[in-house]
Order: sequence, then structure tokens, then C-alpha cells
Amino acid sequence: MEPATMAWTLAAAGFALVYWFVWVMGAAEVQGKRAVDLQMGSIADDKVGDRYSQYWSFFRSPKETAAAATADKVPAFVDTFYNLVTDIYEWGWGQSFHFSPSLPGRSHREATRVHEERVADLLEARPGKRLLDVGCGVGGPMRAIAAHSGSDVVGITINEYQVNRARSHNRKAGLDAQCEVVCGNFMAMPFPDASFDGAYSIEATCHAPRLQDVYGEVFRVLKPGGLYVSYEWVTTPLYRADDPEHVDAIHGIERGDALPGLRRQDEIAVVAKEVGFDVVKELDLALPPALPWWTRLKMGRLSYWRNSLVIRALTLLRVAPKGVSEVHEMLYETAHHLTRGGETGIFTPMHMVLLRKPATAAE
Ligand SMILES: C=C(CC[C@@H](C)[C@H]1CC[C@H]2C3=CC[C@H]4[C@H](C)[C@@H](O)CC[C@]4(C)[C@H]3CC[C@]12C)C(C)C
Ligand SMILES: C[S@@+](CC[C@H](N)C(=O)[O-])C[C@H]1O[C@@H](n2cnc3c(N)ncnc32)[C@H](O)[C@@H]1O
Repeated sequence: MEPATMAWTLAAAGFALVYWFVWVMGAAEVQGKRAVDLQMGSIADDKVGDRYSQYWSFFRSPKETAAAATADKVPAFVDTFYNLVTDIYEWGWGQSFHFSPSLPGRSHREATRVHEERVADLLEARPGKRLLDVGCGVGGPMRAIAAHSGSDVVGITINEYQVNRARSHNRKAGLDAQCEVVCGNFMAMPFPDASFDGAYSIEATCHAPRLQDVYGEVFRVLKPGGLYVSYEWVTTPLYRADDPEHVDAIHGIERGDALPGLRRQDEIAVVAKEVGFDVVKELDLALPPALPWWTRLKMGRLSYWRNSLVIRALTLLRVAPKGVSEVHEMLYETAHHLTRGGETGIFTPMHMVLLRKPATAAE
């Protein structure tokens, strides 16, 4: 080959590679984030590093964080956490911020959808019903549930940036007539009593320092007879508090996911009954015959490395704010702790509870 042709070919290949790395790679869903759009929520570019340090010093020791003196600060730090991670989650995972059991021969995207549609089916959702999505993220589950069941869904999230992302996705999906998003605290919701036919929370209530506060609010806004489904992050009966390996994995999960302290599986139904719910069904959806939920995390090693390179390059080029690399590094470590939690069976992100608000006060 002529030297000039060789040079042009190499240049074209280099351009194609950079284009693929920056624009295409990592866009987990067709209309998801691109690497060049990593803005870190509503944090000013020069403040990302500071906010990350503040987040880290707050959640470094989760059990202390849960203490009464600091519990009221948790929602503000959870909000900061989602400003830091929302773009990276969307870019590297998609619009649904949760896990699901793997399904043989089906893609992650399909498995995610099946896990979400199960919620709609458990709630007996149908057109004309009004559902509440407690901790809705950027609305992946909300859109799947609205499309599958025909019901209307109102989502609430503490993070303003997610509200804007979710509204924009709803519009693009043509679901904005059915799906609405509100910014607020799920422990003090801006909704009247008995205003929803059903409610669900997917991997969100683990951010509440006291589960009573969020379950109590869901109970209040549900109509009598209304159903509530929650997928809870909990430690399983296999967890041993005297095993340093177990403790290390659980602390790693808490630190890297803005959790004020993981609850035990057997605490969930107790709290649900305490606030007035009847427990209809309770099941860890991660138990066999379900296939592991953590394989998606494990399989991603090569892409994490690739993502890390892209983020470093974009930071150097000043396209992405400083501090993004640290956040990405933290998520990489968190993925490792979550995988350990799954492999050892001491942790599940999908302990499902189906609850009913009694139809009458006497019930
Ligand atoms: C329910 C919660 C979030 C659960 C998951 C959606 C996220 C938990 C850990 C996240 C990730 C870890 C590694 C990242 C990787 C390094 C990066 O290159 C691409 C994104 C990740 C895969 C990221 C994606 C989302 C998670 C799997 C919590 C917060 C209660
Ligand atoms: C891991 S994400 C899950 C999002 C969504 N359920 C999904 O599966 O895509 C947790 C969500 O809970 C929300 N959240 C956490 N604490 C909250 C609070 N106190 N009030 C309202 N939303 C909260 C976060 O903002 C985020 O949207």
C-alpha cells in the first residue's frame, strides 16, 4: 500500500474508533446517554469533586449515618449521590436503575422488562387505575408499566435532575399523557390521602433511614383495598455479622450506593404490619430456580475498563467535569461488592413484598 493511502486509512480507522468510543459505546438504550453527555446532574462542573468528597465522608460509615442525629440529612446526600451517578448509570446500564434475574436466551433489556411487568401484574394494573412509583429514577420502570398495563403512573424522586430526564424520556416515548413525575421526598409525599389505586417501589426504599417513614406514607396515600409491591435490598439469613468478609461486602454495598444501613430480610414484613398493611405475599425473587442477577455486573469487566478510559479521556479534554473518574472508580468497586454479595447469597436486591391496605378500618 502507498504510504499516503496507508496514512489516510489509519486516520480514517482512528476517527472511526474515537467516534465509536465517544458517541456510540455505552449507550445502553437507543435513546440513552452518550459518553459526551456526562454532566453529573445539576452540579456545577467545578464542584463535582467537592460534592463527591462530601458524599464520601457522609456515607463512609453507614451505620453511624443511620443514627438519629444524621438521619434527617440522608435525603440531601442521596440527592447529591444521584446528581453524581445518574448520567453514568444511564450511560452504562440504561433507563431502569435496578437488577433483575437473568433469563436464559433473553437479553438484559428483556429480563429488566419482565421484572418490571411482574409489578404491574401483581398490582392488577389496568387502564383507568392510578399508580404511584415510589423512587422512580429516570422512569424506565414507569414507562414499561404504563405501556404494559395501560394505567396512569405518577413517579416521585428526590432528585430534580432525574425529574427532567424522566419527563424528557416520557415525551420521547409518547407516554407523557400517562406518566407524570414529581420532585419530592417519599417520606413526606405531596399527595392527598387515599389518592392512588396502587403503588410500587423498585430498589428505592433502601435509601430511607427508617422504613416506617416511607411505608407509612405509601399506606396514607393508597385507597383502602389498594395494593403495594416493593422490591427491597436486604441481607439474607446467610449473612453473619461475625464474619469479616460478609461485613466488608455489606459495608461496601452501603458506601457505594448511598444506603444508611441495609435491613434484614425479616424486618420488612414486621414494618409493613406495623404501619397497617396486610402482607399478601413475600418472596426473594433471587432464589433458585431464578438465575443470578449479578452475572450482568460480572460480565461487564471489559466494558468498565473501556468506560474508565473514555471518562479519563473526556476529563482530560475537559468535555466531562473533573471528579467523574473518581465517581466511576467508586462504582467499579461497588460492582465488586455487589457481586460478592450475590455470589455468597448474603444479599438480595429483590426481596419482593406484596402488601394490601385493608379495605375498611376495622379490617
Ligand atoms: C438500586 C440501586 C442501583 C443499582 C444498580 C442500577 C447500580 C449499582 C451499581 C451500578 C454500576 C456499577 C458499575 C458501573 C460501571 C463501573 C460503569 O462503567 C457503567 C455503569 C455501572 C455498571 C453502574 C450501573 C448501575 C449499577 C449497576 C442503588 C443505588 C440503591
Ligand atoms: C436505585 S434508584 C431506582 C429508581 C427506579 N425505581 C428504577 O428502578 O429505575 C432509587 C431511586 O429512589 C429515589 N429516592 C431515594 N431517596 C428518596 C427520597 N427520600 N425521596 C424520594 N425519592 C428518593 C432516588 O432519587 C432514585 O430515583
